[in-house]
Amino acid sequence: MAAPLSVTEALARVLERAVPLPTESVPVGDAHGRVLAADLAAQRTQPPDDVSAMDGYAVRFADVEAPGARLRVIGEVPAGRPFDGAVGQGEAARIFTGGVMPAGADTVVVQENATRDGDTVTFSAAAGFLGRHVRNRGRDFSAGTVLLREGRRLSMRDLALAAAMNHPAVPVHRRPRVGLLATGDELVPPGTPPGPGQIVYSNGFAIAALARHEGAATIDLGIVPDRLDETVAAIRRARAEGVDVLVTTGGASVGDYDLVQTALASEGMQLAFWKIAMRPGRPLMSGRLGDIHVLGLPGNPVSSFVTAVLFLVPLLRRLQGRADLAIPDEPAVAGAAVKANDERADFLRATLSSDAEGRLVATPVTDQDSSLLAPLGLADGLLMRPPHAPSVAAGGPCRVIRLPA
Ligand SMILES: Nc1nc2c(c(=O)[nH]1)N[C@H]1C(S)=C(S)[C@@H](COP(=O)(O)OP(=O)(O)OC[C@H]3O[C@@H](n4cnc5c(N)ncnc54)[C@H](O)[C@@H]3O)O[C@H]1N2
Ligand code: MOO
Repeated sequence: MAAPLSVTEALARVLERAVPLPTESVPVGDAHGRVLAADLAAQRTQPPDDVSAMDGYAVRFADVEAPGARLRVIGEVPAGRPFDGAVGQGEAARIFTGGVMPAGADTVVVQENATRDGDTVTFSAAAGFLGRHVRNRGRDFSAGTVLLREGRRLSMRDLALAAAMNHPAVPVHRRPRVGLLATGDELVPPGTPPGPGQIVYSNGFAIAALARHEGAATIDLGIVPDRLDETVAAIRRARAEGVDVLVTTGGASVGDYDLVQTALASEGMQLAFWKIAMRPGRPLMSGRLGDIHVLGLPGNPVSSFVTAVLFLVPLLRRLQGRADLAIPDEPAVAGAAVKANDERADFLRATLSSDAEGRLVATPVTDQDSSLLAPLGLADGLLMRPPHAPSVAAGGPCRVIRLPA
């Protein structure tokens, strides 16, 4: 039997045929977290003119170099209402923050340093320097400059910037539609009293939240019992819903009631792989059902979440045109000794803290069983253990992935 795929090879297979989804135009106010499908250039220059940064008086610097200057006020310049005239020698214009600097004026004196008496103003202090309190045209950005690049996931601040560049809508990749299908006779939804041997359905809540956090829309395909006909019917529902990604949980292993792969194969899925050299998550399955990317996650709650972090997240990012596919790993020190690893890459649930030197410390939780949600809840990260990694003493180097909150 061929050796199971490594995590890296498996991820490459999952991503193999994934291409960014088509582009749509979305109002800028709705585009938070969406991924740009084209470079975005400024449609205008900001600020469009030299403007005042303060409430005060627009003056000629030469007139106010010394304290005590007395000038004649010839007009008023609120923001949005430029002044037609020009400020000559010995003259000032009353100006407000954002007001366009009138011709002739080159400096602003703040009103706190001014005493107004009818048409004259006297300044108690010198202006400081030429151009004081003036924001020059184009100081923020100039028309034509690309400020947001294709592939960028738009932050809140990016929305303000895109709007300032005068884009009422932005081109983004369509959100992936992720169908979530849980399998298992033993599962009942939260709030239902479980019958004998039954447990409460849980892992899909974390996976759905993770998918939405990554920009996907989720479709709940429900919980199906371990029966071929019902599993097939749910797969058909997924197709009818037009999902881009079908995520199944449970029924992925080798037991008599693990029917997910059989049901998918009967519907025409082309299997890419099943089983990888990883812990937790060995029975991970990947394939294609027509255009649908299928990820069969193991049922154990920790296994399903960890495989979703490592495989679903990059797939969703690729479908949205992102360049940064994987959640990056970073250096840390082990908070406790870690034993040598076997042939499966291990992802230990770990709490993260920092030591006196400011180093990130990853301390594995005591019980690493893949069914345990309580320790998963305590963990902030995954301490990565490559296949055959040697033991690490407490304080020794390791690498971690931060889990999304
Ligand atoms: N003989 C073998 N048995 C098992 C193997 C193996 O290689 N040989 N692999 C083990 C590993 S590793 C894993 S992981 C599990 C994965 O099995 P399945 O994907 O078939 O998952 P199930 O059997 O359906 O469920 C496992 C466990 O998780 C609970 N579960 C399932 N779905 C949910 C859910 N949505 N919410 C909460 N809990 C869920 C389920 O009740 C089971 O307890 O197989 C091992 N066995
Ligand atoms: O691979 Mo299983 O996920 O170890 O429990």
